[in-house]
Amino acid sequence: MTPWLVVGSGALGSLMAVGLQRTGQQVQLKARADSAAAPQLQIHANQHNYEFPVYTSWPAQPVRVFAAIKAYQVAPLLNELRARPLAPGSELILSYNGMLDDEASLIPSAALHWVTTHGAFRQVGDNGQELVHAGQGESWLGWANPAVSGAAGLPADLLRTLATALPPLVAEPDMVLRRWHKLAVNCLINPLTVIHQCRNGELLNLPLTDLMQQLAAEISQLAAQRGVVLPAAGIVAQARQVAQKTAANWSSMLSDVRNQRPTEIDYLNGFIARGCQQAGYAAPANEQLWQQVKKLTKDFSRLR
Ligand SMILES: NC(=O)C1=CN([C@@H]2O[C@H](COP(=O)(O)OP(=O)(O)OC[C@H]3O[C@@H](n4cnc5c(N)ncnc54)[C@H](OP(=O)(O)O)[C@@H]3O)[C@@H](O)[C@H]2O)C=CC1
Ligand SMILES: CC(C)(CO)C(=O)C(=O)O
Repeated sequence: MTPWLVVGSGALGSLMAVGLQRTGQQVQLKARADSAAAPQLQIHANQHNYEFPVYTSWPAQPVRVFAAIKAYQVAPLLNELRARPLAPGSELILSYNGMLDDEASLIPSAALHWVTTHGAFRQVGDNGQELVHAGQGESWLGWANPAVSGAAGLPADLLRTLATALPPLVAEPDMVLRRWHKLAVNCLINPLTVIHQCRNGELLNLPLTDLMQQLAAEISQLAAQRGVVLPAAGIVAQARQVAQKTAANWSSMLSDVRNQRPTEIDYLNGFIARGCQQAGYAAPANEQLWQQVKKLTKDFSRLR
């Protein structure tokens, strides 16, 4: 059995690590090389303690790497892996909100993306690090590279293992489209919850229809320019549906702001605004939200 190596001990990484260990997989955690990480980490979840060995270096043997990290942590991780490639036969699964400008050159062609609507967060409790699985959702797994998308089947054992650890999981033949949908929803919800300091559901009671339509039109235009069909009306409808389904949630961006952590705004509305500008047209609504959130968070340094 190929062991799993979960990068970090963040919310989604811990959720997957616990699910994998609970279902009989061998799971290790990967801390940063320069960190003073203890050799073991205990995660408390669902009234159980789960214990994981922690490594600061990459193994020489094949591993299944699961990296659910912030968008601004993707390039540093991939640079680390370029300097110290994984052993042949390894797999790399990436999961992050938003998109990077240079994904085509940055993401290894054999990497997979995992997209999820599960919600999780970490807190320090009486039992040390506690994981809270705050919202049951579903997930999709697919090839990151659009040239591979749909063409090659996903490794059946990988799908089965992830689906058992954290169900339900769908094999996604068009991960590019799936990620554009998620990007669009996050662009319409996350910055607005920061600006209005509200839960996702409260957005539905604010007079935001015109703004959401304009944001969606700009996203739709850039998607079309990149060969992705994403009608603006569908984006607004989907964002409203997600806001309704997650009405009681604080968005990840608002949580980041409240914890004085950097946000992923550069990879959401910032990605849209820059992309539109490069394509020769303006995206004033996305540009405005990008700058507004950046201004609010300008003192929060990126830890990495
Ligand atoms: N949490 C949720 O419910 C959801 C999150 N998402 C998205 O998924 C992504 C991950 O979210 P989440 O799990 O909440 O994020 P977290 O910040 O909780 O987890 C990321 C973890 O990865 C660690 N890390 C990053 N880079 C490295 C590295 N090179 N080596 C070792 N450890 C590393 C971080 O360490 P450190 O803390 O030291 O930086 C942190 O522990 C984000 O893009 C988020 O927007 C999407 C849907 C739901
Ligand atoms: C879907 C949504 C908006 C749920 O809170 C989310 O993905 C986030 O907060 O980042």
